[in-house]
Amino acid sequence: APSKSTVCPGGTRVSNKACCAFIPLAEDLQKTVFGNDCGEDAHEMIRLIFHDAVAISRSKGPKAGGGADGSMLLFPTVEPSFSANNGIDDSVNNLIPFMARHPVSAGDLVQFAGAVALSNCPGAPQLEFLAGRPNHTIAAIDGLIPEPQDDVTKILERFDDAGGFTPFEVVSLLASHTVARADKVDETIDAAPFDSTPFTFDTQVFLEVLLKGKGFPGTGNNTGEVTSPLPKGSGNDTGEMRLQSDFALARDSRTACFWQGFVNEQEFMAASFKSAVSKLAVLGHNRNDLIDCSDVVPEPKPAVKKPASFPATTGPQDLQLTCRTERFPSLTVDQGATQSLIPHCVDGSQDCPAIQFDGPAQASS
Ligand code: HEM
Ligand SMILES: [Ca+2]
Ligand SMILES: [Mn+2]
Repeated sequence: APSKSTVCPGGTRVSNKACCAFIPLAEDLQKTVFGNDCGEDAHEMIRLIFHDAVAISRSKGPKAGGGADGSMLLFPTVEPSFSANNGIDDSVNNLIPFMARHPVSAGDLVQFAGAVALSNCPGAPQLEFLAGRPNHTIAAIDGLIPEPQDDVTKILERFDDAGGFTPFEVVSLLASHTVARADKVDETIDAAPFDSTPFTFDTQVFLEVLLKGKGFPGTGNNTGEVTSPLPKGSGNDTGEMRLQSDFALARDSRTACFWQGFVNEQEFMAASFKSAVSKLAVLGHNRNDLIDCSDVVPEPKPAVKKPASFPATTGPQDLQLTCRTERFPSLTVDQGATQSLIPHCVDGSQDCPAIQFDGPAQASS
């Protein structure tokens, strides 16, 4: 690791003085947007690092988009309006005021905000953070963001075209869906979680996507959605939602063994996610042109250390395994005759209005 020879204004030692600006930025993000929680606004920021970065194409060339360049923030009325980016305006609107308050580029702001957001999720890795993405860029074209109705071939080809991601790296990146909820796939429900622990960066999503589907949390017939094993909800506690793309990646011969291989492998999953994000976060840049500021990424909350387990009402009989070369781990089953509700709020309650704006993305004035 680089030596910490520079002292920032607040007294923190860092390896390069260009990293100092990110210390007050992290504090401001926590105070103004995340509240130190792995809640809704943190989740949406983690989604934004992907949607900003993946909008680049090796086959189409530089006119398609610049990758991890902050174009979402610099052209807030362009990319956020693409249908595959539906809902991204929440995170974009949350970040735009920070461009005027902190001397960092839009591309750095997006990736750093995602790293800070992730650090609030127990069990998450401390992401690498490289600084120095320039603000000189263009808006990306439509059609570069994977969608849940895309088949596995299309998804793998898109990731390969964006940055040469391997099928293993694609599955690694989907660890993000352990801290994720959908607002737009089913317009009748908000914040429908992809696993039973949406505030914890654990391996439950890899287990739960492998279970037999039983029903839909809200309405059926939505594009990109298939039945989930835990559809029961009540009030704001919507049942679990499953994306068709996660279902397919968990069962396809090219990805199923990687998917299954993360079940109950917390440290392996976190490390694999970290290395895949290191690649994602620099799309469109040469790593050697950037400054390593990983020392300003907050240390994540420690893992809960609860082994993966079958949620009540499910069990090994529900597994739909297609990987033939690996043994599935032996896991316990949570007790209970009925499905437990998945809490809507980080504190377990049902009522937690998020600190976020509504409506379309806004240009900064
Ligand atoms: C095959 C690739 C992927 C597809 C098809 C996909 C699709 C989706 C969809 C449809 C949603 C729900 C959006 C909504 O309705 O509000 C979602 C949420 C999310 N995605 Fe993905 N995703 C993919 C990969 C990724 C990657 C690589 C990351 C990050 C590294 C990511 C992070 C998230 C997060 C954190 C959320 C939750 C946002 C929230 O809770 O508001 N996704 N994804
Ligand atoms: Ca989880
Ligand atoms: Mn959301």
